[in-house]
Amino acid sequence: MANALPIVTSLEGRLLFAVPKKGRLNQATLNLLEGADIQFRRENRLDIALVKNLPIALIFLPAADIPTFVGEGQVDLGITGYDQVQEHDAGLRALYKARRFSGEITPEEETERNSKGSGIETVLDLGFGGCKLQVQVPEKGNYNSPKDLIGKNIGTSFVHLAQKYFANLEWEEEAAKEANGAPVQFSDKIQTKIIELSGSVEAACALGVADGIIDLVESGETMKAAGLKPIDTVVETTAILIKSRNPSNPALVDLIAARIRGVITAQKYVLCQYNVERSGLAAATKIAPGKRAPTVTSLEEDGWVAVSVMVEKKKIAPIMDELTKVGATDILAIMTPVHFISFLLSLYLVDCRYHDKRIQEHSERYSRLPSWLLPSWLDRLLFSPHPYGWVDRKKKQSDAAVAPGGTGNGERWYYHTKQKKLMKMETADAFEMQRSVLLGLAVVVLFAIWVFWRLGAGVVAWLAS
Ligand SMILES: Nc1ncnc2c1ncn2[C@@H]1O[C@H](COP(=O)(O)OP(=O)(O)OP(=O)(O)O)[C@@H](O)[C@H]1O
Ligand SMILES: O=P(O)(O)OC[C@H]1O[C@H](OP(=O)(O)OP(=O)(O)O)[C@H](O)[C@@H]1O
Repeated sequence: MANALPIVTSLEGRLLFAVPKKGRLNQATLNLLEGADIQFRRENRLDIALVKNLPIALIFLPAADIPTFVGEGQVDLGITGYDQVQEHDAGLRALYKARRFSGEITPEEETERNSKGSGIETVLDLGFGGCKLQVQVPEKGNYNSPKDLIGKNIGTSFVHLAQKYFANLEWEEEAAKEANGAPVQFSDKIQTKIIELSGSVEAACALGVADGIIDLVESGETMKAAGLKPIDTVVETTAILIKSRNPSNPALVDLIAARIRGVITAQKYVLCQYNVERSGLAAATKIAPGKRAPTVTSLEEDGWVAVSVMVEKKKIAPIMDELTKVGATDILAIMTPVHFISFLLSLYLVDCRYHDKRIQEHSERYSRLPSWLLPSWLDRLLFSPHPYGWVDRKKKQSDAAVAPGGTGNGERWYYHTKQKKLMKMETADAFEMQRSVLLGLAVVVLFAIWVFWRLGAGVVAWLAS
């Protein structure tokens, strides 16, 4: 490695951890790493970052490539979508099958390789990036069931899962025909044509490239805007933490998994505290049994106990109602006016942070001067550009170019779905930032009290003199 880049040589002895370099899973993954106190600084355009406080190196890769690197053992850990792992798996099986057909390997060798799997082990479901890989067809068309698509053209980025899906479907069709005594033609080659597309898959039907598509659906807005409807689900997915079969440092893998698990729990649960008469304790703990068990402590008042219990954030409101019904009092789910104000303040700060990031990454330069004369930060300061300005301008320019589904151009659907995601993400970040903001507020309040006290003391002294 005499001529190797310094960053590459410094990878030695470090656990390699692959994270999505862009796309839907990128920001949530970075938030998770921050929560797990994995500290790093990523140099501009460099896809490797050394972690400062642990012997780890982060490798920024496209989500779709992460299963390959982890499966082959070049990288120890990774975060990607379950759908990507399934696609990788289906790809490997297709490869072994092709090798068996070409005589490169025997049927026994194919079975053995398939049983070994892809070398990837799932460590943890991370809970974000949830969506479904669905078969979609035009809303106003002749296709109503997946079987109607046999022999047709299917556009997708998930070619291996699509091939597997239609191979099964075609096999089922032939088996049903055989059972009815009709002539059948079982074949290893599928009749349905799978067309590989790398993005904006929804446009394929309207443009006549495909009869149906297989693509990811979360809110369903992109699908609806493109005039499509779902007719089946191929895979349900969320982001997962994966590891290679033989990681270089298993103890460190366990440490990271434990930290990430902790961050997820903290994001998902809220501590609920209440007082209840001992006679009502059984009913109350039945309503909120906690993650493991509630903590119960006796109160000074005879016959009363205080209970602390972890409750899923999304269920807290109905649980509080139920607890009141069984006689629980002084219920506290930590959402006092101070918490509310600190949440609004956090949301404002998070929005400012993202707004600045959007301007940096998604606005055009306004000045015609070269960047060495007028750096981009000065350009932003002088001209205060708006992010995504090109979306509206492009729409005006291309009113004639009506998008599939007739609801605007492609960039526009993309922009709107992204905006909604952004709002959700900002709210989640605001909840995370809230504790620091609360601390900041407490410091400001203490400082204000001190200032008033000093002023008051000064005024009293002046009046007395
Ligand atoms: N709409 C969505 N909502 C939630 N998760 C999604 C959504 N779309 C994709 N994902 C998840 O994020 C993973 C990466 O998808 P994404 O489209 O962001 O990839 P990418 O690396 O940016 O690739 P591309 O260049 O194709 O956009 C998917 O495999 C899936 O697990
Ligand atoms: O159901 P929805 O919430 O509308 O999300 C679905 C869309 O999100 C993903 O694409 P993405 O926006 O990541 O861009 P891409 O089409 O370039 O992959 C996916 O491929 C769909 O197009």
